[in-house]
Amino acid sequence: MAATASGNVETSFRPKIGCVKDLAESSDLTSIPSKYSYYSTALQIPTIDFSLLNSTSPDQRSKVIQDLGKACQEWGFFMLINHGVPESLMEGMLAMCRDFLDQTGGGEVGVCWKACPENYLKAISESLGLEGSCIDKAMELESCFQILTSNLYPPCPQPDLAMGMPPHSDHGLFIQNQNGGLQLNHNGKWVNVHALPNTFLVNTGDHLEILSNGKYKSVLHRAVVNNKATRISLAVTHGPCLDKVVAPVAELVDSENNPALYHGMMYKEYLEFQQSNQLNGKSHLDRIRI
Ligand SMILES: O=C(O)CCC(=O)C(=O)O
Ligand SMILES: [Fe+2]
Repeated sequence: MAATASGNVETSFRPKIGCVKDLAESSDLTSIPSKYSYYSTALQIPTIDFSLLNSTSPDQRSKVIQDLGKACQEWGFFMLINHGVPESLMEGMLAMCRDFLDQTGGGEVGVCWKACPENYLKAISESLGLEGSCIDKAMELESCFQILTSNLYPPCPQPDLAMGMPPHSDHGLFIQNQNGGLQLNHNGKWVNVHALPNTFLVNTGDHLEILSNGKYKSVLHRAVVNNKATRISLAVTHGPCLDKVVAPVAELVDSENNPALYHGMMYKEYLEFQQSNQLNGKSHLDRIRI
């Protein structure tokens, strides 16, 4: 039983939690309403079955292309399963990076890993309603430039006070990346990404945002640290050759209904600008936004 503010009516009631102060003062606070949380814990990131892109059933193929487009548009992120890369190769890459980082104490490995994921890019083109070869042609991907980055995050005694990698988006077309600790921003909230074994995590990078004239947005992501174990992640960005100017694909631009949202920019300049600046959200995209 409790008294109302005027004190002359006694009723039994639970205080209605209306503001943060009420919330903080309620004695049985064990969890907070989702609107106050910067995290979303229950969300499942989309999964794309890569093997279905080779399906002989046109319905199955067009369904997976539709799912791919939806994942790029709504999340900018998905988990690729049945991708056909042997698990032993993926483990070998991780082991190689671990050795390298152990010997050098950290840093970036710059290797050109010429494995153009043509099938994937064909599907992305089709999901935008374009001809399969469109992105490949626009980016001249036969002379592509891939960068593999290996990140090492040692255990941190105060993980809540530190950040492994601040929020940013990636250049190039996508990144592949393993292990827990990665978070992505979905509708303004941070979502923990848990990769299933033998899967790739793929995200839409800035260049897909530019090429698609903003239809697919590059996704903000960051890496958090833990106080238990060293974590290694591998990221691959896939871009055109260095002197290619990346601009919205002509087929997706028309001056009346869909004016170009970005100026073209040479890939090399984009990389230099990104590398010379602290990672800071998507600020590097603002430079070329019209
Ligand atoms: O370590 C991670 O999970 C994120 C790495 C990353 O975002 C990057 O290398 O661009
Ligand atoms: Fe990244």
